[in-house]
Amino acid sequence: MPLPKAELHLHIEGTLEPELAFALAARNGIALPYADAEELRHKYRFSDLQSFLDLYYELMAVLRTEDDFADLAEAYLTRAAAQGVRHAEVFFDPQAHLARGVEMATVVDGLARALEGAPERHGVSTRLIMCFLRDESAESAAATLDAARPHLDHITGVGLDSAEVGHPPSKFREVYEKAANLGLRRVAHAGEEGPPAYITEALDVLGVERVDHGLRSVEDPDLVARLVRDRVPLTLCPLSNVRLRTVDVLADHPLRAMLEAGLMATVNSDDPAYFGGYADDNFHAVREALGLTDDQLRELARNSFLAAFLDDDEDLRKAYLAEVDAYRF
Ligand code: HPA
Ligand SMILES: [Zn+2]
Repeated sequence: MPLPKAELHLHIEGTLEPELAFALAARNGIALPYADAEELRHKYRFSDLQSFLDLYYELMAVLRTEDDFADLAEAYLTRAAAQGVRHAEVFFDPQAHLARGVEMATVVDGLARALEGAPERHGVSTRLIMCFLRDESAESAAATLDAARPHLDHITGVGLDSAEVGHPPSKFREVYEKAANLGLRRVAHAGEEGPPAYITEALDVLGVERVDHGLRSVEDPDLVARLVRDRVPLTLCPLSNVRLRTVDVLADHPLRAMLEAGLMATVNSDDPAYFGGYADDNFHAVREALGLTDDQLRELARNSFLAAFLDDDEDLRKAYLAEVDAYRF
């Protein structure tokens, strides 16, 4: 049995496995420019974040109907449950769908249908987090938040993703302020490819409660001291970092040093269909490559539940933490 964990950094569109992409393409009468799933899988060699995003956005074309989004989420939940995920906070990218003529209701209702059945069907509790594309305008983000307003009963928070460098968090000050006033929780990708200053901005300007990635925080000792002091959770994604070339090899990943420095690190899968592994695959990979101890793995799992947006169900958080404490490696 895998270690129980929460997954806090997971793009649902990044769980689109090649086989499902082909099945949905066929169902929707869409031609993909690849012979088959095998040929498509061979394209999963990336030089940086942008080279991945190009394929990620291209393949989304197969997602058109409410059923498509429900099937995508259901497939993820099946895999996540098998990997010990007991709670999943799922990102989605509405602007990438709205731009293709797919309505917000189609996306949210499809995802919500699968997520709402997840506790019974998979033993997984969930939250949904709507991300703004930082390489789109601040006005587009504001319009997206407006479009989401009828659906906020399904949405716990907002995030910020896509191409990072050149798109600092401060660009989204106003829309984050509006989101906070609507009672939404706030997270943002920062310090994946972008500089440590983007992490500071995400905290100071956007008021985020967690930093997605936060990898490059290690370059700034004062920032590390602040993140340690304030117990700011970082949602690290080790296999993603290797595939997108932000670290050369897993053995060079700073995760172990980050834990030893007292940072509140968590381990997540980001876009598992593209990066070679789901949540527990990431745990196994870092245990092997970095020689993490059982206590460090347990700490990562505890951190994931402590950092989860479970404030409205502290009994559930406690139950998950008790499962982690009782786990035998
Ligand atoms: O890894 C990522 N980084 C930034 N944006 C993203 N959107 C999907 N995956 C990612
Ligand atoms: Zn991400």
